[in-house]
Amino acid sequence: CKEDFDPNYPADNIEYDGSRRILVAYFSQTGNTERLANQIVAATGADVYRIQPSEPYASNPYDDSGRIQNESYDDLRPGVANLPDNVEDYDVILVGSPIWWHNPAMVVCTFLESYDLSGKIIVPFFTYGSTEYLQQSIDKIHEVTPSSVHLRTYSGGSVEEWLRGIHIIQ
Ligand SMILES: Cc1cc2nc3c(=O)[nH]c(=O)nc-3n(C[C@H](O)[C@H](O)[C@H](O)COP(=O)(O)O)c2cc1C
Repeated sequence: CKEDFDPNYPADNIEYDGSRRILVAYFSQTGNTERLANQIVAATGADVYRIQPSEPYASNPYDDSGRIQNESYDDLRPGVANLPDNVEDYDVILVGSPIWWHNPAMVVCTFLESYDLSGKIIVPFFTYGSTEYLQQSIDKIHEVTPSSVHLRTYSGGSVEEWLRGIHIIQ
């Protein structure tokens, strides 16, 4: 409906289409992003894929803070251990990440840049300590998927209401 219209995301006005194939692709180190991803899977019935870095992070990622800061600040692309070969079969990819040193985990960018996602609907979602770098993190996902259609990110509250608002579910 019109009240949902956000001028920053005109594509929010895409029609609902029940035939779209949906993938939830996420990276999570300490479980927060995974919990949000699972809520999105429950609401959409999407397939789910967890991005695994080739070189795992410390189970307490604060012990890897130097590496993570370097990857973010130097815009590096850490390897993905488990790149699926069917990502381009999906019409919608909801892509989740923690905010790590002011950006998405860079391994998420590696994942996205491994495919031709032109024309795909890409919906970023994040978990974070503060919203200060949320817009920058959204912008980073848009930057690495320049030919995709981008819908509004999750910003708290009901996951189902958000997904209805961007017409991914009815
Ligand atoms: C090394 C490191 C850097 C972080 N940097 C940020 C940041 O820049 N901004 C922020 O809001 N939260 C930051 N956080 C907090 C995480 O985004 C937050 O804990 C997130 O929910 C973790 O997701 P996960 O449990 O899925 O791994 C950082 C956490 C770690 C470990």
